[in-house]
Amino acid sequence: MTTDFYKYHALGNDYIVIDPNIVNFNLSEKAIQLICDRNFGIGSDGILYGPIFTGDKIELRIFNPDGNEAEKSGNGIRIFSRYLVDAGYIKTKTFQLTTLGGEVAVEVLNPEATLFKVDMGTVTFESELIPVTGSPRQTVAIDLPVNDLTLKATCLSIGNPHCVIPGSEVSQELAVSLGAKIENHPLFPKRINVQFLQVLDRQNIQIEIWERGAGYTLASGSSSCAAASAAYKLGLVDDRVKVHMPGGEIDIEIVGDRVFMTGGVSAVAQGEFAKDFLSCLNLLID
Ligand SMILES: N[C@@H](CCC[C@H](N)C(=O)O)C(=O)O
Repeated sequence: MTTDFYKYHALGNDYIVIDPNIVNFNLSEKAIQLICDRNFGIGSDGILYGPIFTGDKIELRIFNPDGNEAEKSGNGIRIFSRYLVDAGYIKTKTFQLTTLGGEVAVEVLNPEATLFKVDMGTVTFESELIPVTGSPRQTVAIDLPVNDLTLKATCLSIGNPHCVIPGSEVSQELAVSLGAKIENHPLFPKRINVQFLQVLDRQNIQIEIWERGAGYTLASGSSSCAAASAAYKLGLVDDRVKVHMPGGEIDIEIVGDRVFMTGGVSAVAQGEFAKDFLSCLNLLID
């Protein structure tokens, strides 16, 4: 049996790894949608395409299940790091990866390679860099009109864009009812990932997530970084925060404007595309 794909999850946020050094696959938007489809495909919250070796860099491309490319993914980076170790590409404890959203530094924390710490890079609250439309400003506690509500949102980029909405309680229902409206709000020309945030105490927060291009997910690494950074900026938490999500927990450490994320990864399966599926995929490749 040949292996065409690998599947992993990080706290229930699942990704398929496709390695261009094994299968030379043209990932059209429609092919990505089909692979990620939970009924007609394998099913996942996204595709990690790599490693792509350019000079001494290891590049990772990240695709959302709607077929669009994302700049960064925290869970995706940890999962891809685990794949690099599993596949024998990486034998060191530390290494760098290049994403569209910038360089990240990874540390493998245990011999089984199930726990990773990632320097996710720097956070910015500047509207032009996220991007958020309107006059250049810091997007901290800005008004966000949605339906007949005016929410208070703190928006930021950690390579990919996020909108954090603090509240006294969070729930899946809240994320599902408002997520798509906020993701596609006219304030956000590149759309946005959305986190509903409840501060539990100065070291613990709970979030519910609506991901750009993916919808409701059980966990998200970059969302954890974003929610912790927003809560820190608003003075609601300390610089070390445990982020609780329906799928599990991620630890965040804020050092100046840099954010460090620690969390686990689990392997699920590896497999071969069936002939029927491959012919469907081939029809979708331009
Ligand atoms: N699940 C991810 C985020 C994936 C990308 C995101 N949907 C986007 O479009 O920016 C994570 O763990 O960070």
